[in-house]
Amino acid sequence: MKIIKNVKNYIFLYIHSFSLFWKASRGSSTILLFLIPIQALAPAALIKIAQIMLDNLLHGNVPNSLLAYWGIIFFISSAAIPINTSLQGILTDKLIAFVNIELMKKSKSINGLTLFENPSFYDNLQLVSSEASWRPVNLIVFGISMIRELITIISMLFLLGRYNPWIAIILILSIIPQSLVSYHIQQDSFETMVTRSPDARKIQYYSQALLTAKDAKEVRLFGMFDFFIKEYIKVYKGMHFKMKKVRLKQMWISLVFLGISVSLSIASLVWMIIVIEQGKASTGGFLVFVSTLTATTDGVYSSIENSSLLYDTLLYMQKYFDFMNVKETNTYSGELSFPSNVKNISFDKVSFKYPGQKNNALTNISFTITSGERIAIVGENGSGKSTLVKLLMRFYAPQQGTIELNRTSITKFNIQQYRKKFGAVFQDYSKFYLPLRESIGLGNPELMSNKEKIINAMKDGGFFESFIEKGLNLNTILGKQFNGGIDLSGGQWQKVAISKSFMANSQILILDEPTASLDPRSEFEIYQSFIKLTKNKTVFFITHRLSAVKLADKVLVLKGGKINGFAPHCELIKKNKYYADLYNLQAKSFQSN
Ligand SMILES: Nc1ncnc2c1ncn2[C@@H]1O[C@H](COP(=O)(O)OP(=O)(O)OP(=O)(O)O)[C@@H](O)[C@H]1O
Repeated sequence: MKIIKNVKNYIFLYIHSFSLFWKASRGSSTILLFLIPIQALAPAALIKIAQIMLDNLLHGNVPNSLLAYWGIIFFISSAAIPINTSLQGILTDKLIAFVNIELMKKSKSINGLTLFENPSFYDNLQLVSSEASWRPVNLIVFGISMIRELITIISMLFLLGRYNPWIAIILILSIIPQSLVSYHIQQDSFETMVTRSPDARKIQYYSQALLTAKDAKEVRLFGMFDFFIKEYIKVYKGMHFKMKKVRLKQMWISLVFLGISVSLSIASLVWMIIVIEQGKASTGGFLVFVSTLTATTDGVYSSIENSSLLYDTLLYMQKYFDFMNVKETNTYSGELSFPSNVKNISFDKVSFKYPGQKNNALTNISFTITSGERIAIVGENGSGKSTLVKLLMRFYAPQQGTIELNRTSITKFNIQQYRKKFGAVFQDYSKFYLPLRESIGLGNPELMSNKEKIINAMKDGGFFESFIEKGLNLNTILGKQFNGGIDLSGGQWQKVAISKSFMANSQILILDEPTASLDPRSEFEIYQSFIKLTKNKTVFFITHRLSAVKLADKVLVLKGGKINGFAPHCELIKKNKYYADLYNLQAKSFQSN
């Protein structure tokens, strides 16, 4: 039963995967499909014509028509080889691009971050994306050659069967156990590879730590080389041991089956010699028999090998299809259009726990703000500040309570429209290694070609001065990753991220420690910009610099994931001891500096 299920699954995956060829390139797929039977049937046709020619030769002349048939078939089947190779190459390129684009589109459809924090989903995603650049090659090469070989084998068995059907039947039967064993081993090796996926990521991380510019300073300063190399070898040995076992098993089993089928071939050859000695078959018949026997056994072997290698690829495709079918459990997107006026935003008894965590990151959070208010969120490390804004941006959904905008749950709004209304600078902002125009323009892709808008965003985000001083232009590539790129200081990168957030005409701005890497003058200037640019906008800014809280209309104080206070700064400083202590501690450290 399990075998039938596996075979059904194999065929289903095979057909499903083939549909991707069609989607990737209809032209190449059609020609390849047309070439398959030509190439597959040519060997049997050539052998059969050669037999007739030999029999004719022994009894007189070979008719010209036979020579012509042989020549034409030989020419077509030979010409099919380079055509096939080129088309397979073209189709491979298209399929790789198709698979990668589909993966990127799928990623676009995942709105939240919860799935990315599920270890098995993340491991699968890493496997699918890291192998997407070469797996489709195997799908094409093994997938196509397997069909071709199957047709060739059937045509050969048909020729063999005319001499002795039993030889054909025994040959077919000998394929079955070996195929099953091969598939089983291939599945084993794929599963070993999948289960070693976390290890594979680990060793990749170890080697990258020593090879990338990012960690180069610390690695050298603290002499981390021996540690990482030792860890690499330890994990690698564990992985290698499991894979080696699977590969050796595969080799021994193949050798045993090879022995059986070679013995079978020798036995059938002896039988044919006896038949000829008894005068029951012609010399031409002997040629056909020997050629078909070797072609069939060769075909059987390579088709078992190709189909089991294809199986490996189909198991990968299964992971690919699984990823493509993944659905988020939270319904992130509603139907409502975003309101033209944001009147208020409120959290009502919101509690949230990160996936797989024991404790709440936020508990029973309730507050309301009105449009145009500037809210500073303060609190010690780990108090839940970033989590609160991540919930507001709908990267996660709270397990309890609701977040509302204009008294409507934010889950009811269309997520794309909703997110467009937010501008944000994250604590761990992304550095995009792109030309400056794109790096900033990505804040509002529709305005990417608007030079004036980009220059203004740079002025507002405090990057314009560095832009002039460093002699940059809008086409300068940021980062050293690509040829001709230039690197920026931490503060300059942050200013690029801030400039990007000023590109969008967002109604709500979220700034998660926007000035952490900035010098005091830049910080002052950027806050000035915020005040100017965020008039009538609702702003949430997380800050550890309590001097900045004076810019806020209200301060939300978080402590251990709960609200400790929510009021204007001057009120809190008088009434909230925890806040006053935090503020005075920092004020003192400023004075002592
Ligand atoms: N992705 C995550 N998965 C699991 N736990 C997380 C995740 N992100 C944050 N946490 C935990 O949630 C709690 C709140 O984290 P959060 O980042 O919101 O704090 P924060 O106040 O912004 O801290 P900081 O001032 O250090 O930036 C912390 O205990 C943190 O360890």
